[in-house]
Amino acid sequence: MKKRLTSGWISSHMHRKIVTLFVSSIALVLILFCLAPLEKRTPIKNYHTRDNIYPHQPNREYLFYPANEELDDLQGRRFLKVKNLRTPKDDECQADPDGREKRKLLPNVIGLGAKKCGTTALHYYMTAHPKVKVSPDHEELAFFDKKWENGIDWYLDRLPEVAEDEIVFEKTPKYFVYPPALDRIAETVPNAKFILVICNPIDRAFSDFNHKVRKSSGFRNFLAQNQIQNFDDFVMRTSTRLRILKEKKMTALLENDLYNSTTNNGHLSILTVGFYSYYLQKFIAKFSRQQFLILTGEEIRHSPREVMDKVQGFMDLPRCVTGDNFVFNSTKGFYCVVNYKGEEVCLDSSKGTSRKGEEQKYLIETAEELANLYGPYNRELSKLGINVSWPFPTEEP
Ligand SMILES: Nc1ncnc2c1ncn2[C@@H]1O[C@H](COP(=O)(O)OS(=O)(=O)O)[C@@H](OP(=O)(O)O)[C@H]1O
Repeated sequence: MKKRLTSGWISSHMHRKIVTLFVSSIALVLILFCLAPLEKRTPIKNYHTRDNIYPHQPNREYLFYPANEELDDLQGRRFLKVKNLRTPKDDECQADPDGREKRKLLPNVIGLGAKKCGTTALHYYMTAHPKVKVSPDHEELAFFDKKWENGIDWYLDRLPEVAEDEIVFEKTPKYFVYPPALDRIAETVPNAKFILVICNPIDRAFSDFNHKVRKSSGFRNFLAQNQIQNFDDFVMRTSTRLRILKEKKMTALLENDLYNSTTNNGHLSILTVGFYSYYLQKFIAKFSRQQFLILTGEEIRHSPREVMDKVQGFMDLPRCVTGDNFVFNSTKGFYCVVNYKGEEVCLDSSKGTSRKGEEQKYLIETAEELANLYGPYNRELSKLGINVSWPFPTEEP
């Protein structure tokens, strides 16, 4: 009897506990459900087409109506005619007046790359314009590549607040070559505009090689283990391997194996980033041609005024940055830029290392090998309507 009473008491006590637990969990779920809308969540799809319409929203009506063939010009040559540029009104080129309403916005202009082609110089030239705003310290935010999992609010937190006539610009050179970045950008900011800088792929590879030697102990170990002394050795070991790859294998390499730590192929990107037409074709297929401005590293280095005319025209901004903003620094061997606050900004000593001076820094055989590697990709570039001045064989082999 006692036993039965006890067990009866235990089970009714347990029963009450279970019911209480059940009811409180339901209540908790309901409370969380009611509170959920209070938490601020930024929608990730089609960001610029929802509440974030922007005066400089790309693809709005053009201020000047270019002829159709001009619209097709990926290199922005139409903006070299001053009549196609916007003359600034009154104080449009002054520093931003205080007290204006500002808000966070995802970039409406994205710098895609390519790495080591002068993307940082362009970034500084652009911020000489009072209407172009970037992340603090000009940081590459890498959101669409390695920081994607952090979420869109993480990205917004690191971007500047802007007034209604200002542009948000962010550049991360890996966006151009890291396969998932393209779909992520298309999903998030399908109406963004893109600025791509390409440069002689041989010089680019040389610059990238030296950069990796300076910055990466892993790369230095790789060179030591493989008894690779310099860029010439590196090219002779790797370029011929790449040149014999059939299309399927090359695609597997560019889409997966470069990023797969088990294949240990990461160093090949020193050469493959220069396959510009491969990457550009994928971007152009996802967006419209009018969303792109393609500049060359050579014009960034030698003709900054023309570059900024193209950039300001492309972004439909008043022409605040002119030739007067650029000062050639003969010690550095590069242009420095005077921004709208009157400060002269030169890039630090990590930039302007391999291209300083005109002397050849690698063997002629190395240049020939790389000309063969890049020849087919350069021919594709010209089929896309992009003219460059790099000396490459033009005939099919
Ligand atoms: N105005 C000015 N000042 C300094 N450097 C200039 C400038 N214009 C172009 N360059 C060239 O830019 C090269 C670096 O390219 P990136 O900025 O794209 O490199 S990075 O991808 O951000 O690391 C850098 O390459 P290296 O010469 O190999 O250092 C420069 O040659």
